[in-house]
Amino acid sequence: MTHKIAVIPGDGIGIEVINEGVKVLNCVSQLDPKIQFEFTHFPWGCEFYSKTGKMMDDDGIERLSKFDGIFLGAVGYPGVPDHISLWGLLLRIRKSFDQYVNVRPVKLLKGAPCPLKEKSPKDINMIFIRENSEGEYAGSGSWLYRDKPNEVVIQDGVFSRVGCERIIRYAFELARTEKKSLTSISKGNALNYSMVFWDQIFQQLSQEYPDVETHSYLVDAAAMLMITKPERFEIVVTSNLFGDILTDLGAAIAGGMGLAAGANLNPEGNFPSMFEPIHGSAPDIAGKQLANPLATVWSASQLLEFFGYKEWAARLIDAIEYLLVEQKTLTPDLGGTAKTADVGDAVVAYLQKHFA
Ligand SMILES: NC(=O)C1=CN([C@@H]2O[C@H](COP(=O)(O)OP(=O)(O)OC[C@H]3O[C@@H](n4cnc5c(N)ncnc54)[C@H](O)[C@@H]3O)[C@@H](O)[C@H]2O)C=CC1
Ligand SMILES: CC(=O)C(=O)O
Ligand SMILES: [K+]
Ligand SMILES: [Mn+2]
Repeated sequence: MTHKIAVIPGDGIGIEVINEGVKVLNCVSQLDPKIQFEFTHFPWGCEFYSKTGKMMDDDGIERLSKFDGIFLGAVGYPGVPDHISLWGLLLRIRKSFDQYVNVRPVKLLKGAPCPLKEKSPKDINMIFIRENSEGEYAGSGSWLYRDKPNEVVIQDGVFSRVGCERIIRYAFELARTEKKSLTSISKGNALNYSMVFWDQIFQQLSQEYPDVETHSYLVDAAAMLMITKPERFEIVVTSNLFGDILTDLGAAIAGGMGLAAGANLNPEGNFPSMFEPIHGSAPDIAGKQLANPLATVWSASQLLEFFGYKEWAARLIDAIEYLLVEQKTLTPDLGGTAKTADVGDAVVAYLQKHFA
């Protein structure tokens, strides 16, 4: 089957890591002729903005809507304000295509560095289900009396019943399928509207899933527990902002930003879903082949899983783990000296050796 994939490398290291992700997906389709990809590249991002004043073409969303999936690197670069670049491309895609589920594995693979002494891969194995369409990133608010002494800004947290129910239900279904516990992370003590509402919906839905063991933590305590007792977390469901912060924390305990992947899903398939590493464009290391492409390879694995190729999805994770254990072809963030492209080549070599 042929899958039409829109490729948006974006900015900075996004360009370098996406090259490797496409390389790996091409290798999969060479090894398995049943899986074919038709890639179309889009040059959108901050450089495009500096030439055109736009982060993407005016008809960009309409053009993307014709694809089966989107593979994205990273967005943002010094010179363009971050809120312009993020809202003009990444958040615009997430919202236009109602990609309301953000699946972010926090899983320590064998051989990956972990700053928590005494913790091992069996202790750090979670899947974050982050709400990805509303909450604090809904884009609702106002800016009053600009530049006056009485200036006021308001950034709303938007929590709809439909929005909370669908993400929490998605997490319950996953926990049931995987036979794992489900933890909700919120802040009902201080956020006396939004998070009380969230907790209430979590409680209500839990009645429909008596087979799923549930826990509920306040976000501040959860941040601490992720460090001291990460083994408490299996499937986790949380809001947009909390999920953004906690998954960078998760990356830090599971091998670093170079290994953290995320899928932005529209589960109903009404619109294309988008796969990306969770890191940004890393201007501090961009253009030097220093970036670790393994997070992007992991998101390629999520793409394969989403299209139903579970076996290949697992093989890509095996390849990542093999490189981590072997410790020969790794980028500097993981203590190695390999270039970005060397790591992509090593993943391809592993797949060719084992699955040709
Ligand atoms: N989804 C996206 O496209 C995101 C975009 N951004 C944007 O990216 C730009 C930079 O943001 P930062 O806060 O610096 O976050 P960042 O994730 O780009 O970088 C944070 C740190 O992690 C390192 N790092 C990140 N990815 C790496 C990789 N694959 N290999 C090795 N090291 C890696 C960087 O060198 C840097 O020291 C900003 O413009 C920001 O708005 C930030 C987060 C997400
Ligand atoms: C925008 C951002 O940092 C994220 O979605 O992870
Ligand atoms: K990204
Ligand atoms: Mn983030």
